[in-house]
Amino acid sequence: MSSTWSLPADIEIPVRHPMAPEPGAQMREHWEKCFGCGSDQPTGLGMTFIAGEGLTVEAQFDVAHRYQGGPGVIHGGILSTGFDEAMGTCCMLLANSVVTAHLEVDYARPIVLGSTLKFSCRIDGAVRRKVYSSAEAYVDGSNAPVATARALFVQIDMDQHFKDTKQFIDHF
Ligand SMILES: CCCCCCCCCCCCCCCC(=O)SCCNC(=O)CCNC(=O)[C@H](O)C(C)(C)COP(=O)(O)OP(=O)(O)OC[C@H]1O[C@@H](n2cnc3c(N)ncnc32)[C@H](O)[C@@H]1OP(=O)(O)O
Repeated sequence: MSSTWSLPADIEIPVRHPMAPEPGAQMREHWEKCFGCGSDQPTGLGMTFIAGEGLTVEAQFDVAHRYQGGPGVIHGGILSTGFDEAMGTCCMLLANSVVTAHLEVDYARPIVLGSTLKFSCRIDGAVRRKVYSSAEAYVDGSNAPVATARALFVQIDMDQHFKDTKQFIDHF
């Protein structure tokens, strides 16, 4: 796998928020209608998350047949959605609201329908409002990652960012 991704020279390791879930505890969905994590989104991925040590999170979802791209294998966009959601949730360890600014994925192996796809994510560092994350995805029975990803998230003011779409909170 190859990438031109590099972390900035002035990157710092942020502090895990004292109110973040304990290592081993489940992390909550950020929005119940979210395609990635929402419990009120029947067509979504239904991802679940466990806080790890430090600035790490483990996540997973089952690769349902409706996520098919090529015959019998996951659609690449679904896999990148899983990375996006998993790494974004990892940023919640800082107790900040973030959105994805940049996401890149290296696809190493086809992922068969019916697999449980697991993600190991971490925060690599932060600069001002920017939070850098990386992750690997695995399927059961394989020690080698089936895909890897890197992403930049940017902290936002929720009220400002969603000021034009607030009606979706009451009328989905
Ligand atoms: C679904 C939402 C849930 C939200 C609730 C939160 C809950 C917690 C998260 C839970 C997990 C979520 C997981 C799913 C997350 C999504 O899928 S979010 C949906 C997809 N993303 C979007 O829609 C974002 C669209 N983009 C934007 O709104 C704006 O471009 C941004 C990203 C907010 C940045 O705009 P801005 O606030 O005006 O800030 P700006 O000054 O342009 O950039 C800030 C810094 O970032 C850098 N930057 C910005 N974009 C880039 C880029 N593409 N490449 C490199 N650098 C960049 C700038 O250069 C600047 O750097 P410095 O000057 O500090 O060195």
